[in-house]
Amino acid sequence: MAPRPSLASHLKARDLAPVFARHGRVHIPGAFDDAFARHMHQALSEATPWRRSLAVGGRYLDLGEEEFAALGPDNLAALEKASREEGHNAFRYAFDAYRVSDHMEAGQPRGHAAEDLWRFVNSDAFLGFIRELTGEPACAYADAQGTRYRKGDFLSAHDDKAEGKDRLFAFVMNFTPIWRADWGGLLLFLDADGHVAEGYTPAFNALNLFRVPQKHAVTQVTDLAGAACRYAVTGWIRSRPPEGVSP
Ligand SMILES: O=C(O)CCC(=O)C(=O)O
Ligand SMILES: [Fe+2]
Repeated sequence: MAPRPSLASHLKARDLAPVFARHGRVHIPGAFDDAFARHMHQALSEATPWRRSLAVGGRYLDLGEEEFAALGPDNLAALEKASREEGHNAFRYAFDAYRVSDHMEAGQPRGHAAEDLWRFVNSDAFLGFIRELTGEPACAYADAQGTRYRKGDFLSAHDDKAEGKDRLFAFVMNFTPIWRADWGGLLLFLDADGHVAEGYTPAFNALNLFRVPQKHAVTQVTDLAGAACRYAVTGWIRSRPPEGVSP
């Protein structure tokens, strides 16, 4: 039987609440039962049909493997040219995504391990933990997507605010067994002066939680990462589920 998701028994929301109240974010190492974390890494690294997610040249692309391959070098070169021309202030990203909530909200589960995690983040066990940790009783729904960042991938600075999505908090669960800060892929929080207020290395089995809106970015994965991939499941805690969805 596949390991089921559960929070590590030593975690106490009330112990973490003062940190969250002070900073609007918290890094929680060893968040899940270890067997589940290893199971998630295996599913993300071996059994996930990733889609290429790109914001480039003012366009937002979401391409299956074949569609991405069919783009061809000319189109890719045109996109890269457009992205160079759009300047430094544009919101840009390049990573791979597996949109679990899209499947679940449409009532079309595919049997992926991340679906158990989607069910778990929508359980009273998890939402109750987040309510107690944040002091926010309105936490009602969590969406989720798997992500993979490979060499060169990144997510530029943004604050997660999205009209009509009722986002209260963002979460990131890291599932890469070995990672080093000098490989990039760091989750940075930026202050009003553009300085790095805090940075989280994607440590295996850590749960990061932060208030929305809040300026943050994922730094580009460097050459030093070699073939290593940064795997995570990320999403937002919302004050209500999307229309017609009751997880
Ligand atoms: O993967 C991360 O650490 C953060 C992801 C993020 O900020 C986002 O998806 O909006
Ligand atoms: Fe974000």
